[in-house]
Amino acid sequence: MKDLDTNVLSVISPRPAESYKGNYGRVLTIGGNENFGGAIIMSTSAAVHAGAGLVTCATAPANLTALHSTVPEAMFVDYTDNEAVNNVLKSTTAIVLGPGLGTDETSKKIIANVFANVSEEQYLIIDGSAITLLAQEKDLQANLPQAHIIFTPHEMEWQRLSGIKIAQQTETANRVQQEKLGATVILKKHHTEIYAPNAETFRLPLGGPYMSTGGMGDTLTGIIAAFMGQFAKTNPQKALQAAVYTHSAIADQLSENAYVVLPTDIIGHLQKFMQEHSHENYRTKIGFN
Ligand SMILES: NC(=O)C1=CN([C@@H]2O[C@H](COP(=O)(O)OP(=O)(O)OC[C@H]3O[C@@H](n4cnc5c(N)ncnc54)[C@H](OP(=O)(O)O)[C@@H]3O)[C@@H](O)[C@H]2O)[C@@H](O)CC1
Ligand SMILES: Nc1ncnc2c1ncn2[C@@H]1O[C@H](COP(=O)(O)OP(=O)(O)O)[C@@H](O)[C@H]1O
Ligand SMILES: [Mg+2]
Repeated sequence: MKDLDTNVLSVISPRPAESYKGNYGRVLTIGGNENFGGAIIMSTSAAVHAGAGLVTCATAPANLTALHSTVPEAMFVDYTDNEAVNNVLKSTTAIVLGPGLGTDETSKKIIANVFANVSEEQYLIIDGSAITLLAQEKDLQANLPQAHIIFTPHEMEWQRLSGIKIAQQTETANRVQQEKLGATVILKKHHTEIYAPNAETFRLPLGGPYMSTGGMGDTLTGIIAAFMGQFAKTNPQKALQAAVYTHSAIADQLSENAYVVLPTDIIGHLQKFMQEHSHENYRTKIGFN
């Protein structure tokens, strides 16, 4: 297992002047039932603040006002309206499926619709309730779609999906189950681990208990989607690693002056962090550092 280092942030590059929102990724976030609206709003807001060009949130209509008052940059569709969801899905670069989605029949139908309509070149980030539901629904799990799938389980979600008890989640055991899934697995924990197909395992040497607040993983999903939408064209592995690294690097910085770092604090610092790194990367590129 190899530690990620700050070099992964080199994917955060200055933007070409001749460009528009369509060049920076279209993200669709799907989740947030009547009780867990905050989860999908944090994911959506993180995607917007991490630079995704166009973001749409498919959620329960009850969350519309909260969504728009938190992040008016995002568009809305009713997550039970398959036709509306599929219309957005068609032109989407990265999809987040699951934060706050819940595990009832409605959630199951939403997942089945996404699986039937996602395409091979799209990134599909599966998180939270969608992981728990997949673990229960073997038929859905056995029919994972052709897409770049990235699972983002915490240890209990990984136990449900992989069958490996938390105490037995070793690199070797995790790798076997990740290969069976044929997808990337980001196992979130203290020192998160990244299992990607045909790649060595990476470990995140950052982050700490000041991150242990509900919504922290939901926020990570939006950052991943935005990074895949912007930086994956040249190096998808590195874009993903950079998203995971950025999330905890901001938390570490903020923890110098805060007992707990909230998910929304991280969202609020994404723009500054990314600008600093894009400047630094530009200076390195022109030989100024
Ligand atoms: N503001 C919102 O709308 C929010 C909405 N959210 C949404 O809620 C949905 C459910 O997600 P969830 O993670 O809250 O619950 P679940 O999947 O049942 O897992 C908890 C169980 O696993 C256990 N456990 C063991 N190890 C663990 C570990 N390392 N990390 C975490 N848990 C661990 C744990 O053990 P215990 O705490 O009981 O000791 C407990 O038994 C999901 O869609 C999510 O997006 C949340 O993001 C919060 C903010
Ligand atoms: N003690 C810790 N050390 C490092 N990272 C942590 C710690 N506690 C939580 N985190 C991070 O916070 C996030 C929690 O994700 P998750 O449990 O899915 O949260 P939620 O579903 O509430 O949004 C993960 O990225 C995890 O790595
Ligand atoms: Mg979670």
